[in-house]
Amino acid sequence: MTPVHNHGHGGSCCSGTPAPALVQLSEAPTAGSRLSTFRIEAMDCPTEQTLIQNKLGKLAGVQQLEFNLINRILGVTHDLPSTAPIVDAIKSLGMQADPIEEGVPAAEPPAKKHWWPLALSGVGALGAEVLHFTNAAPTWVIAVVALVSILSGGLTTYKKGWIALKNLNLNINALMSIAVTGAILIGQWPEAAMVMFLFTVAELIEAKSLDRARNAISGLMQMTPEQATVQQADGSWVELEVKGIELGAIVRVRPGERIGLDGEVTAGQSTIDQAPITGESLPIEKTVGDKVFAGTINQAGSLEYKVTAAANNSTLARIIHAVEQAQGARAPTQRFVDRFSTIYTPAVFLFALGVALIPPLFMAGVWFDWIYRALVLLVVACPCALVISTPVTIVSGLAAAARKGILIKGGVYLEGGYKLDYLALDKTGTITHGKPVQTDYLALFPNVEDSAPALAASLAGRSDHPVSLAIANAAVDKKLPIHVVDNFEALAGRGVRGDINGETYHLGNHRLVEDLGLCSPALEEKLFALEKQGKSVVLLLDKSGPLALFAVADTVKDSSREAIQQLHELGIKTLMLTGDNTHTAQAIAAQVGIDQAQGDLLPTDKLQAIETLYGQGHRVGMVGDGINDAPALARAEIGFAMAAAGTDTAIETADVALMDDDLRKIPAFIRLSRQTSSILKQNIALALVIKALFLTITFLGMATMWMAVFADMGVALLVVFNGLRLLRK
Ligand SMILES: Nc1ncnc2c1ncn2[C@@H]1O[C@H](COP(=O)(O)OP(=O)(O)OP(=O)(O)O)[C@@H](O)[C@H]1O
Ligand SMILES: [Cu+]
Repeated sequence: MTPVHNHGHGGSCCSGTPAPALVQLSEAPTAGSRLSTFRIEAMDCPTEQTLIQNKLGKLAGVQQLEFNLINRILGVTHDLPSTAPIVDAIKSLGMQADPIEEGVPAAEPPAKKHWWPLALSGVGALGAEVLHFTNAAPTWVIAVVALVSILSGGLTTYKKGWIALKNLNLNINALMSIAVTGAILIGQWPEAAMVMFLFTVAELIEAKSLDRARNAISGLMQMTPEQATVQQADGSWVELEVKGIELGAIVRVRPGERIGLDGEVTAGQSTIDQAPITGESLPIEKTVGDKVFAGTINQAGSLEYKVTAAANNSTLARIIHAVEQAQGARAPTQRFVDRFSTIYTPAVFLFALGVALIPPLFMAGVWFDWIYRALVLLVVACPCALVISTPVTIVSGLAAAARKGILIKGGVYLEGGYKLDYLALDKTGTITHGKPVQTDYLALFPNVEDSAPALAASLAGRSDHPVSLAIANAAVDKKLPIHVVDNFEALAGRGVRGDINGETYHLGNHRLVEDLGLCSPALEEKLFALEKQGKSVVLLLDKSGPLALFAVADTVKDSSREAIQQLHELGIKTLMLTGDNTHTAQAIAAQVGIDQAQGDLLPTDKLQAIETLYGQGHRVGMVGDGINDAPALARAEIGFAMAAAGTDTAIETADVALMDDDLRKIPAFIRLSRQTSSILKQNIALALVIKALFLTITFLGMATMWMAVFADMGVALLVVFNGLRLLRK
């Protein structure tokens, strides 16, 4: 799916709730089912979702609906021979459904609406109001002026309201239409016009604000250049459209140019500002073999790189896609609000009906007064502010995070992050750089002194575990010979095994030596001494026992220390979980100030550690990078993946993906989550309090209809702007 650019539109009051909720209808999908997707420009609001859901739900052969209101896309799972009945059904609701075919770019959005009907509506409403106050014209003139105003500004509202009513649906358009019509019927012409005009204006401002939140994400995509310079078969360089460039092509980047595609540097050297991906604008050195990302900015040097991903599959494209998906998922508060408003709106409607009928009928009330109050109630009844406040806040928060290089995979995590009180961290690559170097070598017998390093390096060379890499690299530096290894095997959490010249060797940690039953107190003494210095120790063994000992040391990232401190300031406890030995774990934990450390953990032990914390009533997040963390990451309430930009799976699988390896992004996430949740609460409280206040005033007969519209629109705009504040964080 390509990102969709949204343009101004006259959405309804409640436009923009991102709600892709998957709706399972009574029929279950069968083997012959297929999925058809449609773009429906007019569908951007839960109001329309309800309409469509009710209509298509009655259509035989339709099994499942998937709504993505943010992008105005509807997915229908069905077994109909053609999509015509679906298109027709949607048409009967006054909306147009355009089938989307894979790979075909979205149709141009409809031309912008003219502004003059709205202006005319405003002038008319004001004119009617003035004429009425000054008694300058007879009633019929005022009526005509008001009518012109209502028709030029509110025809769309009337149309939508009528369709909703026909489908027995009480949405804001229906409420507004009833209120305005009611006002006309009791002769309140100027007010009817003013109400319709103010409502239309409020809608417009709202729609524009929502577009801003939506576009914050798709705007990222515009950071990739349209063209790139590609090498041809004859060695010449040609400017080509980025979209058509194939995998493996060689692209040249000039100083100061933006990178067009993801790739791997094949020549040259430069520094790159990766802020569009990682949110970190400190330039990163790039040279042959390093990865470059579409959308990032090359600085002084020149580079050539080999394309590793098509334009629509670049890291940036996948980030944007992930954020759009996240915007589509309903956050918990939103579900609450949706449920609330399905009860609230009809309840207020019934209440209004009661207010209009009961006092005049049974308590000698004046018909005019009470109908008027009932109409004002209808205006107040609009749950828009409430419905709109949540999505706009979440969408803004997700966008703000993405710009910081924090990819949040759903509003749930953004909303829930503030609840975390414990963070479990993996050691290698998360707290440390994950690039250990060999620091010590000790032969346990004089006769293996010379042969052991080459044997160890031969085994290590077959593994990409950081500890193995360190040993292999040390051998490369010393130009040691490498042996052929047969029957190589990696032993998770322990080390590796393989045959060299017919002899079986093991290279691994203390646990491995224990498992093989080859340990001794004398050996442990040597091990512990090194481990207490924060080094990881592995041993080379043949079948008779340990031959030599290698220690490697990893360095702690400066940013980790700061991140831990920030987490503690936020009141979050930290716990290090590592497969490495306990002594090393504790030494490293002490260096960065982590509260607790547990070592010698297998992947299942890490999972168990998370369970234990849950058992104590904690809300636990986990951050890791390796596969050995996968079960624990999945079990944690929020699983954070590090350095996601370079790894393909992390973006897809983690709950929250940090685009680089800077742990400080986690406290940043927590802070953003806290702000989001407090804005959500502010907005709901604001909306409810003002509504309650207004209901009271109205009931007491002190409110006029356009005060009601002002209040309603005021709250709606207030909550929208409050939500948009997150974009600036
Ligand atoms: N392929 C390997 N080569 C060498 N040593 C290994 C290998 N696999 C595991 N080990 C040893 O086992 C220990 C635990 O490994 P494991 O992969 O479970 O955790 P880790 O990656 O070191 O630490 P963390 O859990 O913090 O990521 C390592 O510290 C290392 O001593
Ligand atoms: Cu031992």
